[in-house]
Amino acid sequence: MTDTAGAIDYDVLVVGFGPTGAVAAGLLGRLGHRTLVIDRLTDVYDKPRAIALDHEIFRHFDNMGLTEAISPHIEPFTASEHFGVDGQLIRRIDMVAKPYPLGYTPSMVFSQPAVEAELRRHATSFSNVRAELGVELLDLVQTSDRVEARLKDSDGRHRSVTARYVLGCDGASSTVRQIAGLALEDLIFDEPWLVVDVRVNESALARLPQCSAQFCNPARPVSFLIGPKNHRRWEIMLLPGEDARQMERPDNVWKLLAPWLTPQDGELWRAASYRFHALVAADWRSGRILIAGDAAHQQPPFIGQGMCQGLRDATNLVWKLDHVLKGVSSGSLLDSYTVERKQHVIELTGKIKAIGQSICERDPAAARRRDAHILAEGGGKPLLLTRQEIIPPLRAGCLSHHETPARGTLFPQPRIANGSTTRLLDEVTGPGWRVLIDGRSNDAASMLALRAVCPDVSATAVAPAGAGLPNALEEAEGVLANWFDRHAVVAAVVRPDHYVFGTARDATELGDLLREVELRRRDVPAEQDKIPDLKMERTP
Ligand SMILES: O=C(O)CCc1cccc(O)c1
Repeated sequence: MTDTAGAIDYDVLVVGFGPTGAVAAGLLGRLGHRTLVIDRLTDVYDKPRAIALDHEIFRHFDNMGLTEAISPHIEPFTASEHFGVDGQLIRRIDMVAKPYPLGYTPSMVFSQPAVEAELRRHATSFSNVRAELGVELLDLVQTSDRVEARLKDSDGRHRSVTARYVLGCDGASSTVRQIAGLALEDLIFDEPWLVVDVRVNESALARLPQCSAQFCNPARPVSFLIGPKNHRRWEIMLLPGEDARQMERPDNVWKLLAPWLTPQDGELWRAASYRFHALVAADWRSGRILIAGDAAHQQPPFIGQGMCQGLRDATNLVWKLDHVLKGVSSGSLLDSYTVERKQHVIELTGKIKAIGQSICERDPAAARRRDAHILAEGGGKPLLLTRQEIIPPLRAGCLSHHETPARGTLFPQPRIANGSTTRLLDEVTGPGWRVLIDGRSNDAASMLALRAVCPDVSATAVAPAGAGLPNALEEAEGVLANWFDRHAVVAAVVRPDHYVFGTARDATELGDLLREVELRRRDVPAEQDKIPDLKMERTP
């Protein structure tokens, strides 16, 4: 960190050291950027707010080298069963079947305080990342090439630092968002709920449901979630006339939990009332100031995507900031951050709202119609869904201009044969810009030779095990061969956040795609900056 004219100067100031800020700081640290991360509080919050994460996020944690440290605090998510007015099963949400597309269990539950502590440890393991805790942001002033941040230390002392960019990961009431004047748009969902976390005694665990559940009972909708170890969560809708603060009191909480537990069955870890709402910032950038996580969007929790969405923001933004800071790209690449992530948030929030509205139905007649509708969708049986099919692709931004198959989706991660064991593809290629080539294609050799078009884009061919093809890695489970076949393509250009920039059917198309990467990374044209007009989904 350099000292210019009395002020300490950084590449990036990250405000907020929760999961989004910690991941952003860790990624910036690995890329060599001088990063300051501050937080108002001095410690990790010791209660679980987020409980769910998915394979996309775990892949980033794995890329960061965190698998061993965080695995003790993570378990597979059970299926989730949704019950209708008469207690009948109407919908079941489960994981996709093996082989898993990204190489990991697709949905997981985790213990937030323990994982957050590891994320912080990782970020501060880089000598170019500095964390200052108990520090409050007072103001931000933008100049042509810097932002000056006025800070207040825990002893009341005021001081300033400067940074080339500021990233606000400072939560729903974000000071950064307010200072930058970034307004929130209302996506229209507002329901009062009580979230209760219990550490259940061993002797009581077997009496509880063995699947997560949504009790879509119009008298009082309740979600039940199976967390790691003995952590169980109930999300309980508050009814008109119930006072949120009163309902958080332990005596009232135990009354609400009476169908499942008595106070002798466990320890109340947290009882917090929230308004579940849906909001998105109109713009996520003002000059050199950007926002991410709850500062940029809030959504109801019904499919457990809150933290995942924040970490998608961080992983989307950091490679773009890296390109801009290193002079590979113009600042316009940063506009694609709002375009890509806002569209994704709006579309996913629409789906979460639709699920939430069906869970929250309070009118018994409407709830019966809902049950009949969902069962009809399942062909007279409980509707089966996977959590992953609910997550939309990116549709605009720094993507190929051509709507090639699988553009904007997450690129899979096959297991690569490695002697008598396997390793995951990212371990071989790293998470930078890369071309993956179908080793079975007649064009494989000429496509590999195209790496000269973009010297910083790696090129790797992959073929099914036993194919015996020269210059191709062998995958163990056919995940990538199936993916190429399904999309009828022979190559994919993949971004550092694992989203597919575009795909090609032959070497000529791949050459064009790589030339497009060079252009788009440098400058994302304004017409790509339009957010597609998305309709919010309605209650079924
Ligand atoms: O995916 C599911 O089955 C439910 C996920 C979930 C996670 C956290 C809160 C919540 O209400 C639902």
